[in-house]
Amino acid sequence: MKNNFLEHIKSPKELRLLKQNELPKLAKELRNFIIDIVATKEGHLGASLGVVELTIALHYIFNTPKDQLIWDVGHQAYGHKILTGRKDIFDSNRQFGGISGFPKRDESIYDTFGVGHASTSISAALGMAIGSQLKGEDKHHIAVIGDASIASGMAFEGLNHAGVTDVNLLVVLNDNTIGIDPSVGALKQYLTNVKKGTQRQDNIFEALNFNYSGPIDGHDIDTLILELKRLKTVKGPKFLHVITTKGKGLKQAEENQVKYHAPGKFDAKTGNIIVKAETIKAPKYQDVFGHTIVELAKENKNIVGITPAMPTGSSLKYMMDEIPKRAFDVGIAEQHAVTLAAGMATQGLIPFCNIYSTFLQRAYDQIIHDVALQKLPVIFCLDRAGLVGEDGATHHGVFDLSYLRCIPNLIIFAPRNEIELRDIMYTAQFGLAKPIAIRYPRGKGVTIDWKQPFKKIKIGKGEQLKSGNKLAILSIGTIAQNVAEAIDLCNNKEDIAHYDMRFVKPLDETLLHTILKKHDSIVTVEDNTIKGGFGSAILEFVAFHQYKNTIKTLGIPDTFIEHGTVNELQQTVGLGAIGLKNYFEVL
Ligand SMILES: Cc1ncc(C[n+]2csc(CCOP(=O)(O)OP(=O)(O)O)c2C)c(N)n1
Ligand SMILES: CC(=O)[C@@H](O)[C@H](O)COP(=O)(O)O
Ligand SMILES: [Mg+2]
Repeated sequence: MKNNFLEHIKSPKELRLLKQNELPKLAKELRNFIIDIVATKEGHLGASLGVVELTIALHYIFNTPKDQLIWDVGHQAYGHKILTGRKDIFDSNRQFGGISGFPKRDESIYDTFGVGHASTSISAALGMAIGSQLKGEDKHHIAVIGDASIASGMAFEGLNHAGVTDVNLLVVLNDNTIGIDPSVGALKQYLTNVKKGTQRQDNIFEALNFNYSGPIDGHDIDTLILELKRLKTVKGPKFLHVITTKGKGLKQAEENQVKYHAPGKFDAKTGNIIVKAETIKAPKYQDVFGHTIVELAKENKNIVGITPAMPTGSSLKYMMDEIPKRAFDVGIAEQHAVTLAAGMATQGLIPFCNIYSTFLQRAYDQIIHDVALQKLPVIFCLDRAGLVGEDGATHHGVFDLSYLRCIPNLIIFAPRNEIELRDIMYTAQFGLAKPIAIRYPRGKGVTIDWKQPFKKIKIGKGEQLKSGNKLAILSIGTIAQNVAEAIDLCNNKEDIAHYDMRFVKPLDETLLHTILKKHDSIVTVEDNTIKGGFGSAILEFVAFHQYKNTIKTLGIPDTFIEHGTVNELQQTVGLGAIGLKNYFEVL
């Protein structure tokens, strides 16, 4: 199909020149454009397909960028990017050096707020609206938030505040009844009742002083335009409830919404997912976690599993399917997930609280105040630690070692491979009398034969992986693989020793004394920021004991790392095997 309308749209100005009856055709073109690019370049699909009409209607009615549009999470903003001047570069979406998969202030004046983590839109839009009011500016501020994201504490906090203001704020709830996985909780049931109109109940949003309208069909452009025009004239906080279908317009994406949230490559014509020929036979760390927790929980009745809205991503889904009573998806509620785990631990349960490293940042006080201070033996499984790839700066899990290391009572472990992940899970469920954080990366490891009989891991014990008399490389976690490859490439490989320290806390002090006495030069390697993480822990130890060795710390530099494949990003920061080899050889 020729993109008769889309090809002329360089910004919303051209969009606003179209007649209203031309917009459904534009929607078709936009939807096909998104499908064509995501089919080959990958990325988030279902969410953007679901808001095509809403995106067009918002830019058509509101005077963006003067009026400010804030997308929650931002994974649904592909249509917005395409209509706001990025059509010609949209094929670089999420690629190394290309545009970001999320709205980003540096990228466009239409991206009013940088996003990636959920549930920030209402607070940000409210902040902007208050700013406009204080400056005497007359503009509109529109937050678009999904049904899963609005159930998060932060969104409630924003609504609660907005409801006692008289600012020009419109919250659009894009309700498609699903997050990545099906939405959960009482609010979801409430929204379902509102839609069905079967049950009389007070309107929550009206009770919070919002002028509520809807639910309306979010795929009917005329209805959307009529209602948005009306809302433009209403003062104060307003709430529009819009019903959409995630994946709209691509049959498979509508029918299998979980899979097509971010399906990878697919055939744009048929919608069928293109199954990659497996080059690596090893399992994903996520599946090792998922299968192992089921195996352990079958034997140990006190084990419970918790995920804040990532059952498929984390593979806790396996436990939710097999042992549903003891596996909990609590929605996008990281803070609640952590304190829920703490409460469970007080009752003798053994909570495995699985949270992506980047999303655990949300629950920092809960880790300190509710868990560590009370020495509650919560087992944190920090998924997506290290560089995550195409999601980029908002999602890399490169701060956890630094933000966790300063917390007393917390054990911090990073498995080198799948077997170690299994074994530490096995070890932790016996009860460590303290919380433990276990960090592991996104995707596949290296061990094909990972399902070995369980072995207990000694807390605080590192391991020598290779001997050598001159240089000692100390690594933590799965980056050991790159280190091993790098050493193997070195001309002077016989001189280089390699230690996997395994625990960032407690450090293996005995082993460290041995290493420091034996080797003049030490290099630490981690896929965490070099500020405050593993390398810093070693430097503190060396300074405290007044060793005079030369210590170099390698890790993620003190800057936000953008998007690209993990390999590309590792190479850029010098953590690829070749970069490490070049570094080791000259020492
Ligand atoms: C704090 C945080 N937790 C979890 C996620 C992962 N995540 C991204 S999108 C999403 C689901 C969002 O669902 P919804 O708000 O309904 O939007 P939809 O995808 O349906 O458009 C989740 C859980 C995140 N981005 N941020
Ligand atoms: C937008 C968002 O936060 C999620 O969709 C995230 O992209 C999931 O990441 P994984 O693909 O690593 O599960
Ligand atoms: Mg949703």
